[in-house]
Amino acid sequence: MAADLNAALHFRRPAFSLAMELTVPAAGITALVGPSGCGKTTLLRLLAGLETPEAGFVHLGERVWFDSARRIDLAPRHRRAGLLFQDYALFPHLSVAGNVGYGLPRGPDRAARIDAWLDRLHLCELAGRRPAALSGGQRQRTALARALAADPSVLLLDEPFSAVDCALRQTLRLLLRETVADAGIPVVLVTHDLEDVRLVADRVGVVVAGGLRRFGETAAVFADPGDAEVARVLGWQNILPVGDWDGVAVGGAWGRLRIAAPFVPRRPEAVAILPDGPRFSEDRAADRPGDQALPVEVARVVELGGQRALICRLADRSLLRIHLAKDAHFPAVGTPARLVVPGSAIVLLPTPAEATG
Ligand SMILES: Nc1ncnc2c1ncn2[C@@H]1O[C@H](COP(=O)(O)OP(=O)(O)OP(=O)(O)O)[C@@H](O)[C@H]1O
Repeated sequence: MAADLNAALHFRRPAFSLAMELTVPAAGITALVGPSGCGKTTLLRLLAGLETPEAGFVHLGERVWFDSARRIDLAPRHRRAGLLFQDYALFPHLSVAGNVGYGLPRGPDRAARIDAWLDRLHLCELAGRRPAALSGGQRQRTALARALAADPSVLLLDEPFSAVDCALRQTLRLLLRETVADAGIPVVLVTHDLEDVRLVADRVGVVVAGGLRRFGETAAVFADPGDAEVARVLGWQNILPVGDWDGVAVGGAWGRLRIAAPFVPRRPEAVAILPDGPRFSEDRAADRPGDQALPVEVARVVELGGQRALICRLADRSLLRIHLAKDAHFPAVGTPARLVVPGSAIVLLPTPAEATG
């Protein structure tokens, strides 16, 4: 039966500590993102049993892999986590088929199982080659086939697509989705690429400084990051620091915006302007209720197929990116302009303590 992975981990190194609780469902793909050094790889190593936490537990369904209180600590080989790290760690002296079959027990169906995985990951023609004679993408597929052939209890993927070009990345994402969709095991994908997350992951966790700051269904987390740091990790743009705040408006050297909510009881850490809502208009009479105006200067216009991106300079010279439809009015580069921001495009980002509370 499909078993979820549940963990509570406390781990300390001299210059780094990790404390988090995490549930990885046995369905779909769970992505983990976060700034470099925040502890993503360490988390995978703790789950696999390659590092030992000071306290906490790791359960796969009913099975206890680690429990500090009960002094249980299963060795990595008994956890049977399928690991795929950036360097793939293929055995250089073994062929592709030898690598794929490495973890399989001897038996009558061994060769058939290897063939099935070679076929599934389009590796049949490369079966006899050594890793040194493979491209990055072929190595990646070999490593994925090896991890899956061993019938892992969970799959832990650390930047598996980092060594391949854009086109191949796209193919591998689809392949990963297809391959693990019906595996029915918890799958964790650590990545720096937000496209990986959007296209592949059912849910995403955002790790900041050794803690799980945000976790949820992918689209929901992207739409509501909760705080400025998570918003930045998730690629949000136009995040402006809040210097002044009086409960009804936020401001800084960049300008000032009234808040649509009647009263905000605590100073937000930052305010984000969503790029798709604002428009340019000098006609104050055309403003709608909730509209706010910011003085800007257009710094650059970038054509984006069906849309246009305008990079605007605010009063403090910081930059704001706005997306406009092709037929929308926009001022010439270098001219001062009035940017109308609807209330719906203004998102307050609270401080992390409030965001997680
Ligand atoms: N073997 C080690 N000994 C001591 N400190 C380490 C070791 N490995 C990692 N660290 C430190 O632990 C912290 C977390 O590292 P980790 O590799 O888990 O981060 P990460 O989020 O995976 O980073 P990246 O995205 O850059 O791969 C970092 O501060 C790192 O410098």
